Amino acid sequence: MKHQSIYDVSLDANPANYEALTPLSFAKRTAHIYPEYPAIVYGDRRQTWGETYDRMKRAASALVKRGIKKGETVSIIAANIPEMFEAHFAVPMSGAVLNTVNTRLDAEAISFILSHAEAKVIIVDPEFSDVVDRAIHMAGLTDALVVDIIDDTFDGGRKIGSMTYDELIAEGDTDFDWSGPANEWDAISLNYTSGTTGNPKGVVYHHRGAHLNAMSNIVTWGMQQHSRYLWTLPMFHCNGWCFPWTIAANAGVCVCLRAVRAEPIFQLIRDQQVTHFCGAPIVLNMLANAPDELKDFSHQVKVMTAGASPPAAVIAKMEAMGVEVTHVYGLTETYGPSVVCAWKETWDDLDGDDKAVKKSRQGVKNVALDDLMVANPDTLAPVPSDGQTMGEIFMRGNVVMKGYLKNPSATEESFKGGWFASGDLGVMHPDGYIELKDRSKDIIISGGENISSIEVEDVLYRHPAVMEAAVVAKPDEKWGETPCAFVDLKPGQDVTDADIIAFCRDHMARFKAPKTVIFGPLPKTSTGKIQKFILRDRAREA
Ligand SMILES: Nc1ncnc2c1ncn2[C@@H]1O[C@H](COP(=O)(O)OP(=O)(O)OP(=O)(O)O)[C@@H](O)[C@H]1O
Repeated sequence: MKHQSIYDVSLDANPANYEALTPLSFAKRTAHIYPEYPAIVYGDRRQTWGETYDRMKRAASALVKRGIKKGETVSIIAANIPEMFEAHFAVPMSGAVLNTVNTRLDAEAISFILSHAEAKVIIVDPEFSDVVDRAIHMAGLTDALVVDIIDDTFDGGRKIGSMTYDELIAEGDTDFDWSGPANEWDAISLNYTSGTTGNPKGVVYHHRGAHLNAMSNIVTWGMQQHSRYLWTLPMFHCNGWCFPWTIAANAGVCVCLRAVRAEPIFQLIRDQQVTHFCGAPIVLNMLANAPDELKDFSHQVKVMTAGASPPAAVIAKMEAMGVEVTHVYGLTETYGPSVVCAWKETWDDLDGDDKAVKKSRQGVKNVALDDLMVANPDTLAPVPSDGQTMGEIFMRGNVVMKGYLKNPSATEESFKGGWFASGDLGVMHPDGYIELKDRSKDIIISGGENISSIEVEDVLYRHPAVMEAAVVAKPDEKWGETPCAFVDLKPGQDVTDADIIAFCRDHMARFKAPKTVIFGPLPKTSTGKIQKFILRDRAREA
């Protein structure tokens, strides 16, 4: 007979002690307690939490009235404007799944996403009206309800839908009694990967994971209540790393921003007393290299960075500017960052560069992730914690996606022996911190030795004339492969390939130094990542 614990008897979950986790409840709570507090700042527009929650409920109710059913997809293509934030609540409050579409894609890619996601409603920011109109026609989605956002601050665009977002809200009911998911495993959102390494895949998040990662962001960053968060990280990317829901839980302020440029960023940091923002290392690099007169603020600002390895030199420059960097790591498949370089006070006394080197390690699991390991991908045996032996990075826990939409083979392939396989290669340090060395496709094998492209890039970023750099493998008869560096110089700089190679040789093992250097701008993906597959082709031809 099955053993029954004394705790099993009559202690079942009931409505008094169990509620499916969802991040939607954060907006309800914050609006109830702080209705008069600011929720949104955008140009001259100001919205309190009371007004914002009212708009969310009305939009949700209007979607239901329009016949949207639980589990159907509502897509939105928008910059980081207030409606994009509201949609993160309004759409799942209606029971639908929110699909945020990358705004930098072309009509063909958007058409693929809208039809793969079977979008029933498409909400469009005027900046993207032309490309979305073409995509809708390509996809033949003539039955979808297309809703135009009106943004008076944006010059251009046109109406392509049958109603505006505000008209939709006007149809809705302010007393709409929305209910959370019956099951916390229900889908809340659908995010397509950017296809850096292949075709975009539709990553499905559940309410439970979104709730947990949103809360984890607060812990990871030690965010004080009512933080003032600047929207530099696209909300279309992994739902802005779950930050719309984090800001609601934090009763914070969304400082919205359409275009990510240094000037408005520094201006908003100063004028809106921004306390937190997120961005890929490429955004940090842009800010670090901006003219000094823009960097006119004196209060404490924190930035969270992920998406690619932040070169230690970029971290050091940001911190010298008075912006504290938190380095995190993750994938679309893990709700954005789920690993953090948790900081230790004992490292405070290191000098700036050594501190930055510590901070450029990816780190340890965040509070929402159950487990993290670096292991042999064939046997799943963890590698020794020696900071040397390379393995693949695996994660598991509640902040790993449900799977890829309508793609069972890719889903199965990514889940190995109870773990999610990241496709990233790294090492485990003796103190339990992981350090990413490369994507498995990017590692360079020269004369039988592994060379981490990230390590070489890190040295290149320390060269004072270098603005951006990327390193890929170049086929070589003698060595198999050699590192080939692509370098974009700062304006007005004049250095030769021999200078760059000599600099690298002085700062790292000689065999790791690039043998070839090619100057010029670097090709980037729609999420600002350097397209190494294009560089590999160029290296082969060079
Ligand atoms: N802190 C970090 N340091 C180094 N690399 C990082 C960091 N954070 C993220 N990455 C890289 O970004 C990848 C996740 O990116 P994302 O989920 O946005 O997909 P993608 O690369 O843009 O697209 P696709 O999965 O389609 O190739 C990780 O696997 C890792 O290679």
